[in-house]
Amino acid sequence: MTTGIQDTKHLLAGQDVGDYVAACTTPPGQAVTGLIARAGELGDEAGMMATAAQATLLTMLARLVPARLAVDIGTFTGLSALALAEGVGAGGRVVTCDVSDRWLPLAREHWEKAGVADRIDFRLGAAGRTLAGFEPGSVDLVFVDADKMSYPRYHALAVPLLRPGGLLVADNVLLDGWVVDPSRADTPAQRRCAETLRAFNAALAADERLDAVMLPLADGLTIARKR
Ligand SMILES: C[S@@+](CC[C@H](N)C(=O)[O-])C[C@H]1O[C@@H](n2cnc3c(N)ncnc32)[C@H](O)[C@@H]1O
Repeated sequence: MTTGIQDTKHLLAGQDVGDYVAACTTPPGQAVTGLIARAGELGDEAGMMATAAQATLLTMLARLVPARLAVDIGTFTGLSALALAEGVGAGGRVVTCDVSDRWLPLAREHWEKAGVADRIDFRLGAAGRTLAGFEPGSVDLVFVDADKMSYPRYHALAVPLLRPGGLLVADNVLLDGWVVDPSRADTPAQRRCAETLRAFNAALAADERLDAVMLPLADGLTIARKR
């Protein structure tokens, strides 16, 4: 959404700035850095993982809300679930879901090492089914980091579940910058993803139930607070 107010600050992009941002962010604890190192050995697939700075931010957001129940959409190797579990603290709960349990043993190993495995409830299956299992207003934080084409659906399903003051946090909202001009995407599938995320970003910014801020952190992260 454009407000007509010009933003006069420049966005500094590039790997050197990204590295500097990471260097000036409190590193996550040993459990998270250990998982990042192990999952980093997976090769190309490791690129799906959240970054260390995002993990620090997720833990901080869960503490600030404060969240007792967080829902993590897209488990992969369990990094976001681990960061959220550290944030919800003892007695808190993270429900995390994925259509694959291929990386679950790796995730569990690190959840256990961190002493938070008993706070994390993994559900195998599509996120829509997991989201449908919560009462309206019962969830403190939803982190969306799964199939990009479903982001509009996750928006529709997640907002009613959040209590006032709860957060909807969405990753990859810049999609390599292609959201600015989806026609620049390399493939038709990526173009459709970029168009979908562009529509999702606009819908979040225009959603009167939310206050949303998009941060150019990693591949773009939006934090939206329910009014
Ligand atoms: C980007 S990765 C998640 C990264 C993870 N949040 C982290 O912090 O490292 C996306 C994950 O979403 C999962 N996924 C894809 N479609 C899904 C769906 N419909 N429901 C739930 N998970 C899905 C994929 O299997 C993949 O593991």
